[in-house]
Amino acid sequence: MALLEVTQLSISFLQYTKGSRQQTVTVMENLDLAVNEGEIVAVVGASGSGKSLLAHAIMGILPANAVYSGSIRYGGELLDEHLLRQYRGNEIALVPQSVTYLNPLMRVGSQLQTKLDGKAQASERKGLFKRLGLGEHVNRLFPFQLSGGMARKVLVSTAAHSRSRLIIADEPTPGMHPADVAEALSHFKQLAEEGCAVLFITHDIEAAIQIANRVAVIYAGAVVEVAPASDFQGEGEQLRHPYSKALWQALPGNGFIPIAGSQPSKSMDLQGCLFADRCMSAVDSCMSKQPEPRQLRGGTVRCLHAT
Ligand SMILES: Nc1ncnc2c1ncn2[C@@H]1O[C@H](COP(=O)(O)OP(=O)(O)OP(=O)(O)O)[C@@H](O)[C@H]1O
Ligand code: NI
Repeated sequence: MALLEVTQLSISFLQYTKGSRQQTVTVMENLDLAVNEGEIVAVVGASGSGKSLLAHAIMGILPANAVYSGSIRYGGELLDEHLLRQYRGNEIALVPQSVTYLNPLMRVGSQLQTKLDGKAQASERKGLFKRLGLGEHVNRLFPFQLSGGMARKVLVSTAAHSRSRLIIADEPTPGMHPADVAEALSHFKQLAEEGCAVLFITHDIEAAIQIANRVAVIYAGAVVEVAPASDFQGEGEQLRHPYSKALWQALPGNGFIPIAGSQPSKSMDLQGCLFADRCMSAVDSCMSKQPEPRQLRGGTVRCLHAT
């Protein structure tokens, strides 16, 4: 059994249009994803594809106008509000995408929570700060005194320090120096080796495949493929979904071939495959129904034609 199991997750937003008329915009539909203990699953996809919403749904911090359905299980138990209150910040930690999640009124040191006692906590924090290239004085600073890169390192330390079994890292490294990025990534790797389950959300496929066991490719609010990280190689011939292949081939080192068109908005109410209008192999049957996820060569794919 996976430590984290997200099944058929759909998220919609209630929005007011003209006057007091309400409309519902669905931004995620029937998303499935699982993360095992000791495993890093990377979630990659374009901006607006729903990566942060997935993280926020798991943490139970979706915006007030969001409605969701589906189930999120942790260790087999339904992760409801009651369980989340118990687990959030200790058993389950989030490295948020925005540094504004740091409490502006608290010194950095006081924001690093841990189950350890004072002395052990201080020595672990010192080790972490050193590893990530943060000076000791940072402990006494307030968030407004940090640069963007420093604030991110503090957020990474917070999660690493929390002794969580599940760590959700939402774009944890932008703004960091390349050497510090490598250090932060290796730290996540180490946490997984110690048995943590890590959900690593990123735009950066190259970073993802460096540390992840499996990579989930998300497109317009749906996981279109889950592949072993080792399938991202060569010209992407091992990959299953046309979008994963296109993402891979769009990288500067792999041909730099842009993907024509843009990610659809769910408000367009598409019936068929979400990628169909950008897909070179799309045929009529792709337009009528969104393909269900199916197992293929040790991964999963949502494409009728994938082989
Ligand atoms: N409060 C909200 N009300 C309405 N729509 C929202 C709200 N929050 C997010 N969305 C929409 O949900 C979609 C997914 O957003 P999300 O932040 O999860 O994307 P993302 O994949 O994390 O993008 P990025 O890579 O830029 O961080 C977007 O189309 C966004 O406009
Ligand atoms: Ni995001």
